[in-house]
Amino acid sequence: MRSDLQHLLITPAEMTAIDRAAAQSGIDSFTLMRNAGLAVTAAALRHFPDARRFVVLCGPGNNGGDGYIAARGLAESGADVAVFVLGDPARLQGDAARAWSDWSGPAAPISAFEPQAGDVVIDALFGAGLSRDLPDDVVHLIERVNASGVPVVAIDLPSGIDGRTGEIRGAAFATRHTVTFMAPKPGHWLLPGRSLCGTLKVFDIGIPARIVSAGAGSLRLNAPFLWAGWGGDLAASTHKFKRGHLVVFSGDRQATGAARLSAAAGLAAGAGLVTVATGKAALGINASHLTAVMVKEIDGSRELTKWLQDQRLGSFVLGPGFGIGKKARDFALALCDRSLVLDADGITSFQTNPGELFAALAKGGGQMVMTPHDGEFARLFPEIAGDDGLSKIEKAQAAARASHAVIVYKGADTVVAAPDGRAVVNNNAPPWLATAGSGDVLAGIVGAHLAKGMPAFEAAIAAVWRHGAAGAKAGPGLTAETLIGAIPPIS
Ligand SMILES: NC(=O)C1=CN([C@@H]2O[C@H](COP(=O)(O)OP(=O)(O)OC[C@H]3O[C@@H](n4cnc5c(N)ncnc54)[C@H](O)[C@@H]3O)[C@@H](O)[C@H]2O)[C@@H](O)CC1
Ligand SMILES: [K+]
Repeated sequence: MRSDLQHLLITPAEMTAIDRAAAQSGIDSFTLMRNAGLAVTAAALRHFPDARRFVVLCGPGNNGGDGYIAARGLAESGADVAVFVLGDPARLQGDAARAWSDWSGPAAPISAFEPQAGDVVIDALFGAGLSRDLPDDVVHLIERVNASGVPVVAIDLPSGIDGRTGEIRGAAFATRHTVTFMAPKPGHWLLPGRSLCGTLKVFDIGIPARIVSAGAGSLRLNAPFLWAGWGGDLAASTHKFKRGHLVVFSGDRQATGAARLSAAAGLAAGAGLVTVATGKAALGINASHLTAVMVKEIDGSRELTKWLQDQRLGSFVLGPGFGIGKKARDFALALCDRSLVLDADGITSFQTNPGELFAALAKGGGQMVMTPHDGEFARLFPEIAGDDGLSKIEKAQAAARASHAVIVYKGADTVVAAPDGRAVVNNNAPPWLATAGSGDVLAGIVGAHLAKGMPAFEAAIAAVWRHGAAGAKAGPGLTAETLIGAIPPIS
């Protein structure tokens, strides 16, 4: 499988269109179904060679069709197979009807299934076609199977997971393995879906890559090839001014540590020069804690405006520990024509009038990356956050469009979206990355990338990825300081 296909995220609607395009190009759709079903047969036999019985649960659409093919393949390999069906298989249509008619063994209704020790369940109830909440009988079946602890292999998606959003529609199988086809779907990588997929295997069932690529939208799984070509200067030793000058704004005397974490992360991530800009009251504290990072006294907007005449100041991080209020708003508005990472208090400061920030960004024409977690996102984008019909990806995309900024919507399944619609889901962050100061470190890495001249979207996705990789390298028990020490070279 080509790695760029592995990193496409294809929504169920796009996948349906791709299936149609494949059929229109002359590819036999039943062959695709057979390839899908037999891929599942192979995966089940490989993972569970000692299964006493494979139990295939077949639904009313093509996912069920894949299940009948898998059942037949398993039976032909000599395994014990039991098939249970949802709905009346006589009502199946098209390829699924043909797969059913090729299944020559018995089939019982799903209500008759009682999980037994030694069973391995093949979940072929629903895949990409799940379009509403599951009915009660299916919810109860899923709960019975999950409670029994018998292993489940899902075809395409664990039934109950919405492939577009990753949300659970009533209940969902917690699976050991999920076998999907051609490319992953958002629901495989967005939470809670991701936590229920087990190991995910993407199987090529024979749709030509050109058809898949042509039908894919602008969603990707985050990976270094997405910013290839932008990282080079940071990896090589080069002149410090070429690697850019990053400025991080410090908070008041009681809250200076967050800015220093951002600054140290920016330096470690490759910024050539880093300055902590601080009010007079915190100047001494910052100066006494910093060595490689420089210190500059900036008390108010007037000093800032004057200092900003220096165009060598490449990028700015505003928010970590900064304090919520007018000063943060004034500073952010003054920076809307520059490259700015707005984080934490910098975001919250615009809670009562986000439109003021968005208008300034539209007018300023600078590059803005905002890094909200759930709470901050809801403060700045209450209507988007409250729209339950949207996936996390769609929320980030809507917020990016509304604000004219690149949005890093943080979480265990961080999504980065650009105003032009591009979006990635990140999947390399270990759970222990959620620790005090971790967000300050991320903001500093984004700042370093902007300082070097990377475009905002690439700067953000590369930062999220390096941050996740640093977390994995630092290991459980990491602190923000050890995280900074583990930031890998940019690839
Ligand atoms: N992507 C591809 O190239 C291929 C896809 N195949 C399979 O086809 C699947 C998609 O098939 P379908 O589009 O038929 O979709 P599904 O088989 O996932 O489900 C569709 C059926 O379920 C019903 N349904 C949806 N939500 C329901 C709910 N909550 N309660 C009760 N019934 C509900 C629909 O009315 C429809 O009858 C994929 O997941 C995959 O397994 C394979 O056959 C091979 C080719
Ligand atoms: K399924």
